[in-house]
Amino acid sequence: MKIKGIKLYIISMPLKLPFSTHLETVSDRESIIVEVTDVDGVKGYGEVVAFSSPWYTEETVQTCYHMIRDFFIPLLQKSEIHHPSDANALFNKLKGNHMAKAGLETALWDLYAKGEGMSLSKLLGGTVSKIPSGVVVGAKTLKESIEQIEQYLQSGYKRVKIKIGPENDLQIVSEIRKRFPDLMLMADANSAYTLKDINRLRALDEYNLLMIEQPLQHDDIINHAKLQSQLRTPICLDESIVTFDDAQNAVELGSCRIINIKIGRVGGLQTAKKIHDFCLEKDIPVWCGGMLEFGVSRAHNIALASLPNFTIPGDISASSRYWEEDITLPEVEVTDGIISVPVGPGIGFEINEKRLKEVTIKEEVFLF
Ligand SMILES: O=C(O)CCC(=O)c1ccccc1C(=O)O
Ligand SMILES: [Mg+2]
Repeated sequence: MKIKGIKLYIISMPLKLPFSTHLETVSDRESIIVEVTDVDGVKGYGEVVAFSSPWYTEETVQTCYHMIRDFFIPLLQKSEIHHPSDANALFNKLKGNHMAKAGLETALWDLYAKGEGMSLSKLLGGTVSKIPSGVVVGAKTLKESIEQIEQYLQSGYKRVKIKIGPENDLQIVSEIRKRFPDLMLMADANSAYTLKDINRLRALDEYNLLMIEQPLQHDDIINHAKLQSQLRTPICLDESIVTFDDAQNAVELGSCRIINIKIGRVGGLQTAKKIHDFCLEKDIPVWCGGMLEFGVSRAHNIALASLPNFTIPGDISASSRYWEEDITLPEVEVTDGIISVPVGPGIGFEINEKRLKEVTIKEEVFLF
């Protein structure tokens, strides 16, 4: 791959509605858009999904900017890569910093696919042309949650995820179940519980949840296995699965029956695909998680979610779920709860240059 230059854009946009978990409320979203240009003038795009502060993982927009600018771009400048899968080994000479690595690595995948005149979905081995879409409710009160669920169901979303914690779990889950008895419903705890809460969590077994996501500590695998053995509801791990080895260990120990794959959390598409392939072999369904992201990351998620073991609707909602106007053309659209996988080259979405310019607060160019 003959890279001519890389441009980084830090962008900032308000969310339509604030998004709350028990850890943090996000109202404004900053991200880094990575644009890699090759000697033929082809441009590949990636997005860094870290938040402004380290509440979900330890990375931030600023740590990612530093890592990409001062380490990963210089590594790429010094090395020759022939395929985007070489980037993973190259970047892994340096520890951690998965979201920074993924921002750059995903741009290389887009660039390579475009160079081959192939969709990213096809390049990754995607097998479906339509994917069912789920939505996450991040409202602060039960009343708002119910109103939002009603709206989302009307617009066709196939699956709803709510955020829970020990202070409100049984109340919200039972109320929502009463109103929506057949809803494909799941709950994400973002580590709000400990093993001491086992009875509370067992009580949730009554509500036919599709899964409980990340009930225990963000880096735990052992206690989740103890908990899963006591629960009928499948546990899904999100924060705990940061590497391929984590996925292998969790499956081997029985710490979960489902895995949420986020490209940024695991350090890029290469590892995301490797975890997918392993889970397919082990009969562990996977789905694609979300990071309140812009269209570029949504597009990468769509390509990934077209792989065969993404059998559960993920957190890939429409651009309009979060943004007045997204940075891609077209925006990501959900029709009757379904997203069409683009067939055009690469991610299959163009950049809305005017919108990108409007929301850019800093940009920097690196020539090769
Ligand atoms: O709609 C989305 O983008 C996903 C929302 C979501 O649940 C989430 C958002 C930010 C950080 C972590 C999570 C999560 O899956 O835990
Ligand atoms: Mg989660």
